Amino acid sequence: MSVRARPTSPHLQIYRWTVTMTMSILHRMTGIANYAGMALLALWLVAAAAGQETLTQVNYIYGSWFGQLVLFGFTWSLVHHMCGGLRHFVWDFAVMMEPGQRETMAWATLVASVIITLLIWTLFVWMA
Ligand code: HEM
Repeated sequence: MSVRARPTSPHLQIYRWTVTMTMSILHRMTGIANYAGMALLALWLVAAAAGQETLTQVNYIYGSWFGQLVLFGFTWSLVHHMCGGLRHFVWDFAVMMEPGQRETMAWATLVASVIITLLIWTLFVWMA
């Protein structure tokens, strides 16, 4: 019996990679990262409640270069996810969905998240 070649669906190697795809994936990834970041915040609050000695130890870890890197990433993750949330909020009004507009929104999310994160760290960490 001969086997006919069956039609295949387009997949990731066929689709042209777009910025909207990237933002969609990043939204889920930052959502997951936010869970981990919130655990760090909870740990810090527990340490503060436990007493000065525990808080000093946690502050030492969070204040190290690696801790600062993780906290900077967490800040960006939160901000990026929030910007993504606002993008979805705009879409709830059935606007900015046309080709071109979607890409503009995607780039705006990325650029705004970087600028807001740098602003937060400049004001509350580097200049504080
Ligand atoms: C620590 C805070 C947050 C956590 C842990 C979190 C976590 C998540 C996760 C894991 C997802 C992915 C769900 C999925 O793809 O199935 C998600 C989606 C979503 N989040 Fe958050 N999120 C947080 C804050 C926010 C904020 C502040 C906003 C709005 C400003 C927001 C708006 C959204 C929206 C609109 C979606 C759905 C996106 C879609 O339909 O594809 N989130 N969140």
